[in-house]
Amino acid sequence: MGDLHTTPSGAEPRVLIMTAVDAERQAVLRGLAGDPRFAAALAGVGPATAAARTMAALADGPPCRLVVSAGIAGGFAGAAAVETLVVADAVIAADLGAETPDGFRRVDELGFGESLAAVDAALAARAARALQAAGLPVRLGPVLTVSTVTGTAATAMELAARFPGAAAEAMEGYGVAVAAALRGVPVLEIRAVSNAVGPRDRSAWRMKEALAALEQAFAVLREVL
Ligand SMILES: O=C(O)c1cccc(C(=O)CC[C@H]2O[C@@H](n3cnc4c(=O)[nH]cnc43)[C@H](O)[C@@H]2O)c1
Repeated sequence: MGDLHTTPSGAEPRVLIMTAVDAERQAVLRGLAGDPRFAAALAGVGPATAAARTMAALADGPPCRLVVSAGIAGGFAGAAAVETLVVADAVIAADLGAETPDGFRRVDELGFGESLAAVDAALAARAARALQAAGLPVRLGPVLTVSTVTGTAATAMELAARFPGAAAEAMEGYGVAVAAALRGVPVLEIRAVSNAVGPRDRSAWRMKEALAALEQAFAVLREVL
């Protein structure tokens, strides 16, 4: 996996940052300004490829002390507006489960898995405080992992009701977190909101602004993580 890592390895275990696509990785690397304590690798889009690539990076690369799932995300109305940074205090596989006549049931309710992936809660809170102290808009809250980007108000409302307090949705966090947990490495998820969760409206996306927010976030976080 050496070609995925763009910062040289040091003697100390590094922080590995997994982004779905290269535009996100480049934003993170700009923020990190060449700091050799960090590496950034591509996870691909979606939880399955994110889990597989995180596992490969952890197995084949130098030792890591922390894995961060990072990138852009959709923000839930009233919780995280566009350009807000969201630090996950929980990572939830929001569409992993079953439809039943009584509605959606999470995989843990069904008794054959875990919907919730643990994050390093103390470090997440510290990261959110540091971003806030730097004057950046930040929210500490649950980040949902979905395999399908929400595209209607009805689905957005259903998810918000199913997971009260959800701040954002993205597509990789749960996969990254499962792989990190299997290797015994703590995990964080940090997102910059590029769009609202809800009706599909590509003209409303603020990709450039979200990537700039991601860069600013990692310029702060390199002193914290
Ligand atoms: O075509 C669409 O309507 C559409 C709407 C929002 C995002 C996409 C993407 O293909 C981006 C997926 C990519 O970015 C993360 N992301 C960003 N916004 C969201 C979102 O609202 N819901 C889920 N994921 C989002 C995600 O982690 C992927 O890496 C297309």
